[in-house]
Amino acid sequence: MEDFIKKCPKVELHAHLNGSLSIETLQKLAIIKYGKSNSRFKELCDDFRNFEDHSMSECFQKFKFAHELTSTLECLREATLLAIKEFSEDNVVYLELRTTPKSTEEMSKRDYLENVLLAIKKASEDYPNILVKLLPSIDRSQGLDSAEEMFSLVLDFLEDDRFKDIIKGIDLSGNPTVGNFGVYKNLLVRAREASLKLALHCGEVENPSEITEMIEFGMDRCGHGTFISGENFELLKEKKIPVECCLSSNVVCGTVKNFNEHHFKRLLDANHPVVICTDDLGIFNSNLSSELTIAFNTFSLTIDDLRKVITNAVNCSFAAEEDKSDILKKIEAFFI
Ligand SMILES: CNc1ncnc2c1ncn2[C@@H]1O[C@H](COP(=O)(O)O)[C@@H](O)[C@H]1O
Ligand SMILES: [Zn+2]
Repeated sequence: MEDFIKKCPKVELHAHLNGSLSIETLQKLAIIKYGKSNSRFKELCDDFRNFEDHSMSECFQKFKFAHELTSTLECLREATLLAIKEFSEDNVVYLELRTTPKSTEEMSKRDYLENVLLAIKKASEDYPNILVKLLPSIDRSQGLDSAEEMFSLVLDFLEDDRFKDIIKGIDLSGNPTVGNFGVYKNLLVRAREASLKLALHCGEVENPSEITEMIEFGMDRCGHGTFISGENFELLKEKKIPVECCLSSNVVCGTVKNFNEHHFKRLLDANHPVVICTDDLGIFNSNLSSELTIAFNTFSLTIDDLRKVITNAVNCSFAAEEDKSDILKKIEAFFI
């Protein structure tokens, strides 16, 4: 089955750029940045792979490693290209990447966003089998000023003919135990008015009042949705908000005890639009094929279920209608 899933054309809707850098990619970046790799790098890799207390904070510590290696423009462009290459090698035919623009000694946030967009354009030539879109992220732990700065860059790039078709929406992410949603509402309203879609991390940790506030506000897709229950779950269903489930991410971060208890099955059984995503394949040492294989095996899915989950992903993607129908054709042809 693993082989069948690997060959299947797939759609990835929830992938953070810096979390999607495999160990091999990080190693290549380390060589570009520091010259030859050394034994310290191996230690860092071992550290990176080991999870001791399965907590959200441990997971967030690990991003620092990737961020250090994407702090130059050359490394950032290369990281973006390599991430896309690896998704393409896994037969992902449509990818929505998300990332929070950062400023470093070598670049401004504008440089960051522009260079990620340039790398996505380059990837369309180097890896023509995968169509890539970008959802710039608000990091909820960084506060409103930082989000406003990012949003004004996004508005500028939406006016730029080179990039306007690449940016499809806004992601709200970042450590869910820090910051609060309400602060970003007004900005998100303006994003909607600019025709951007909203993919919001919601209910990754237990916070019922924030979950209610977010679902009432509305979103085009919900990231994780782990702790959405009771009336909030009913409201989610009523509003038919698709949920992006990230199995390994939730189990490794300790928000779901084990794969068997993952809410993915509850959503699938409720016939709710649900998709499987990787979140941070570098951090969780997985890829989309392995996440789908975990879902298939854990929940004894049928081929029809698999087809449904992958088709759901196309339908709730932020792709243009004609791109959606091209992708659906590829998937249909595979399942015949
Ligand atoms: C594990 N669950 C998660 N929950 C919330 N936010 C997450 C996340 N995983 C990743 N991110 C967000 O994505 C950033 C890394 O990619 P970029 O530097 O933006 O490319 C993290 O710093 C965090 O803000
Ligand atoms: Zn995420």
